[in-house]
Amino acid sequence: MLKAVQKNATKGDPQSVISAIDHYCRNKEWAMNVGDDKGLILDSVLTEVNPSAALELGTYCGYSTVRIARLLSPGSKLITVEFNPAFAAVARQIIAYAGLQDKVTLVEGPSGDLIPKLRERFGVKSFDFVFLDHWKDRYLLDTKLLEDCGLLQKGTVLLADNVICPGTPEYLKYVRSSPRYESRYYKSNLEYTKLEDGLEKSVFLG
Ligand SMILES: Cc1cc(C(=O)N2CCN(C)CC2)sc1-c1cc(O)c2nc[nH]c(=O)c2c1
Ligand SMILES: [Mg+2]
Repeated sequence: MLKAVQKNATKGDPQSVISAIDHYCRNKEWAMNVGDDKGLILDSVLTEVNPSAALELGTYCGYSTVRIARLLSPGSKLITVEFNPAFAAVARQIIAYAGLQDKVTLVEGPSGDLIPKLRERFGVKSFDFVFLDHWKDRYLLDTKLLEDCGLLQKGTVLLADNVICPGTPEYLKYVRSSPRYESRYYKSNLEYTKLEDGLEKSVFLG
């Protein structure tokens, strides 16, 4: 994937990086990027929220990191958390190739350990936007952790990938039944396939 970006994308042009990855994953080798279909929903929710402090759980190779960072207003920041060092190494290069390294802080390690440290380490008060795309069994745990750490504020938008495939039933049940969230499902398809998947947008009500 990184070679495809270096070969086919233009340095400093995030859209060309996104297109190069989508073309590669559609035609050469499937990979678990949010992809171009769900990516358009991510773009529209992001543009609507226009966050000054955004958090991504699950960087993988940086595709959605680039999608998010390219739409941030000047001065806004994205913190992205990745557990796997090999993924993080590729992501750093892809984010840099897109020219977005000044807007993005990539933190390596388990989300459960890092979330309680985000405030003291990066001076973040709370997040306006959180993209959950790491591991289905961590969505609910990490959402509750974000609540308990006071990192969500009234109006914070959580956007969760893969709520159908691979599926996050516990998380869905929680955000759809809790009085503290206003939740909505955006039907789409699993990246680069015809299988159903979708994004769940949940607004924290405080
Ligand atoms: C690894 C994987 C395999 C999937 C699948 O159903 N497949 C059938 C169809 N073929 C083509 C691909 C493979 S879906 C999926 C996946 C997709 C994401 O967006 C993920 N995002 C974050 N974290 C994940 O663990 C994550 C896993
Ligand atoms: Mg995903």
